[in-house]
Amino acid sequence: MAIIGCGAIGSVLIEAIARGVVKCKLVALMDIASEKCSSISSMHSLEGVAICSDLDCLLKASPTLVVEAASQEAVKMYVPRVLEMGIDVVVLSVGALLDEKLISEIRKVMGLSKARVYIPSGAIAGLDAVKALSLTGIDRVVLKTTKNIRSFDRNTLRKLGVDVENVKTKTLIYSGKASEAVKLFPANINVVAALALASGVEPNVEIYADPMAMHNIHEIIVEGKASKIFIRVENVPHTQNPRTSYLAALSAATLLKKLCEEGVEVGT
Ligand SMILES: NC(=O)C1=CN([C@@H]2O[C@H](COP(=O)(O)OP(=O)(O)OC[C@H]3O[C@@H](n4cnc5c(N)ncnc54)[C@H](OP(=O)(O)O)[C@@H]3O)[C@@H](O)[C@H]2O)C=CC1
Ligand SMILES: O=C([O-])CC(=O)C(=O)O
Repeated sequence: MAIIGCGAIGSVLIEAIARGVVKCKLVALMDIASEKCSSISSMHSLEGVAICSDLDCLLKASPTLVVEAASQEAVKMYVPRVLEMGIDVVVLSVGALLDEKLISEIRKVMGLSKARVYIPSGAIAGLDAVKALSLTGIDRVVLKTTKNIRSFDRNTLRKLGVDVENVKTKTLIYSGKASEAVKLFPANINVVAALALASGVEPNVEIYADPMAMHNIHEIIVEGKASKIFIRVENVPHTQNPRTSYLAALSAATLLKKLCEEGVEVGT
């Protein structure tokens, strides 16, 4: 397998593979700044792993699975081409898949190459139940996300009219539809795209900035014919990138275990 993005999530995956916690064979690492990959690679004494700054280099290493842990831009730039080669992809920057043009291109390519896209639950829980509920129809999906104000891009906050210096308590900074939210906050709210794809319904999103918040909190309400589901996760932020929850990296590592290892599968 190969990983695009040697940041917070990529580092956790590389360490899990290096320690044998995840038994995937790593053949290539890629990042805009490839030195990030080489330093993690030497930290874990990885041998025979190609260090790349472009997709041609990564593909030359012949991975059978590619993990995108970089950005929504990276999904647009690389994922269709990787799938076209018949290589399966794990996507973390799921927000990109709410773009109608991109998702139809990806579906078309997948139809031809038979390669698959895998989306981990990431920083949320309960997608198994949401998927099950979607079989009988879901009426409403809501996601309320709270993060420390430092986790949000200051320019975006200013554009939304948030008086950044004077936010002293938990404040609603955005309310709207998932497809707009993932564009405005590409590094904060990918989870809503996973929720949208699992439910088949476009969620309503509320985003709160809280200067006192110590956790990344996601509260989800899903109302369907068979159940009303309430989910709340309070995630410890990743030390390397506090916008990202540590759980998101653990979820990706768990998906890799399922894809690379044999065993009993629990959960749907
Ligand atoms: N699905 C989910 O539940 C979650 C998804 N995410 C998303 O997962 C992705 C990875 O998260 P995280 O590891 O925290 O992010 P980081 O910013 O810590 O790491 C991403 C790395 O990928 C690099 N990168 C970005 N774009 C490209 C590109 N086009 N080509 C090559 N390298 C690129 C970045 O470089 P540079 O720093 O120079 O931009 C950075 O080194 C993000 O999009 C994040 O929003 C995060 C948390 C939860
Ligand atoms: O990690 C999180 O809590 C959520 C996140 O950044 C995302 O979905 O992009």
